[in-house]
Amino acid sequence: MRNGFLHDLPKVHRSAAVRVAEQVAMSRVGLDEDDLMARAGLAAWRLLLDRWPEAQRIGVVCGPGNNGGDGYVLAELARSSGRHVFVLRLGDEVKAGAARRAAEAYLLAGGEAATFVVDDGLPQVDVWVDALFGIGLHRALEGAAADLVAALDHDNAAPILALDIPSGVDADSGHHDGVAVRADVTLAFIAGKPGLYTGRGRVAAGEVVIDTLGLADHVFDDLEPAACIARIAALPRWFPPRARDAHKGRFGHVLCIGGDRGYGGALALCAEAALRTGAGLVSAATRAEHVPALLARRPECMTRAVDDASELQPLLDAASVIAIGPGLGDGEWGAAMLDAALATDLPRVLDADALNAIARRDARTLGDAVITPHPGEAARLLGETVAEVERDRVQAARRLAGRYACTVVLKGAGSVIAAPGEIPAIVDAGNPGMATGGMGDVLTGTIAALLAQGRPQGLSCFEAAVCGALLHAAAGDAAARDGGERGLLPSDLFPQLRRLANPVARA
Ligand SMILES: NC(=O)C1=CN([C@@H]2O[C@H](COP(=O)(O)OP(=O)(O)OC[C@H]3O[C@@H](n4cnc5c(N)ncnc54)[C@H](O)[C@@H]3O)[C@@H](O)[C@H]2O)[C@@H](O)CC1
Ligand SMILES: Nc1ncnc2c1ncn2[C@@H]1O[C@H](COP(=O)(O)OP(=O)(O)O)[C@@H](O)[C@H]1O
Ligand SMILES: [K+]
Repeated sequence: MRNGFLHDLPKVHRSAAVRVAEQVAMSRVGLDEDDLMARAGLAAWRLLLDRWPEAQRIGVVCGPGNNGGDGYVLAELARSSGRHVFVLRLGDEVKAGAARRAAEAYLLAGGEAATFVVDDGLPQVDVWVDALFGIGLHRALEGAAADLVAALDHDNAAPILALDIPSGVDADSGHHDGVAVRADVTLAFIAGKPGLYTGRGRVAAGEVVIDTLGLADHVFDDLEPAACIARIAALPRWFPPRARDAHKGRFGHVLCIGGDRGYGGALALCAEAALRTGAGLVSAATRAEHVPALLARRPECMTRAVDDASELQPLLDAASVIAIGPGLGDGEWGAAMLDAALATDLPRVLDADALNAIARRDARTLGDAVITPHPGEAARLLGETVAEVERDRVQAARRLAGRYACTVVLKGAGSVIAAPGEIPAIVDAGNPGMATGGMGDVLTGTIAALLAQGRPQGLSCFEAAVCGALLHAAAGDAAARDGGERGLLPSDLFPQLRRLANPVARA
């Protein structure tokens, strides 16, 4: 796997890799299970003190495995510091080994614990610690565990700190079937897990904090990461200042194709995004009736009426990158435009109706392409249900990348970018204010512009897709901070895209 200039993004690991890393640490450094559990419990207690310094009443829900063991360690630290601590456990016996020793130490020291009974409800506390299940959970919660999680959801106003992973969430995929702890903060041990960053797991985890428990990076040396995480901190590095002698010919020519009758706005958003993220030239090919509106809104965009594919050809000849799909429609006009675009060997970003057309045709050779499906489009492209796509978003993105031999941006909470031979990336930015029509059109134009500017220096489709998806999500966050999520418009992103795509000016 190669990740080009993205190589230094932080990595996350599946639970099996974390278990191998634990074994490597234990055999090489001479640590044992109790040492790691002690470190995990202490790290969690310190984080709790940092976030909720005033908390006097601390509730800890402890499961039967080592996640529960971490909870007992924290409970004892909190108890011996003078807090009022209350452990609620499930009926199951605590597993032998470090977890049982931690539970016994807490009880022997005089710690309070009770078995959860659904009719008794939950005691009033200032903070709950979720130590029910961690990476050992591989099936849906049921019985008392499910009742306890439901009670934490419905009968509790106190904040929740989850240990390692919110209980009920699958650490590798982020999937849960509706019964999972919804944490305010999750402290992940040893390494981040992909399920904390995408789909339902992202929502359940809240803020994610990672504590390596003192294990050095080399314990992961021989392990393939599940994904890397793209965060806003990376943006300044990816957008260095422009050379002082630059000219527009260096920054590519994006041709945006789409906007069948009734859908002109989608193409306008795509083209303006390409301009605001730095393309040297931007053209738009659309239906004749949209031309005046597009020109009035953005005279910088070279907007042409195109009725048939022969009129598109000179525009294709002049372009360096194609963005096709926004408002393309599902009629003959759109199909002819798509045929003409796919007949070139230009790098391309395919979205929306272009993807639906590809799904219908079962086309497999998309060339040097980025596709940007939302889960519904991804399901059509894979011939699967949306639920199957959402069950494991990283794997679904990988399946798409394999099937169409191109770069994929699977959109949604925690967008996933995958490409053949690359470690997938998950975007750790974005917000539900972005769930509004036209937001994807802005993403299409953004990625096309980055692809255009990277060449000929060599920004790959994968790199442009990761940078573009992060830039777009971060611009959405900045726009939401400035006025809220509800009512956020795709065009609100334009000033933010421009600001974030420019490095901080040096004094
Ligand atoms: N192994 C180690 O050295 C370390 C482990 N740590 C903690 O240990 C956790 C993993 O511990 P475990 O492997 O014991 O696994 P868990 O504590 O996550 O859960 C495993 C236990 O729960 C039961 N179980 C799983 N799914 C269930 C379900 N749906 N309903 C009811 N019971 C279910 C299993 O049979 C088993 O008894 C990590 O997430 C982390 O919190 C940390 O202490 C750091 C060090
Ligand atoms: N809950 C969310 N959290 C983060 N990003 C989101 C969320 N909902 C939507 N988005 C982002 O907003 C964009 C929506 O794109 P899309 O569904 O194609 O909309 P449209 O087709 O209307 O333009 C995507 O980039 C997606 O990742
Ligand atoms: K947990």
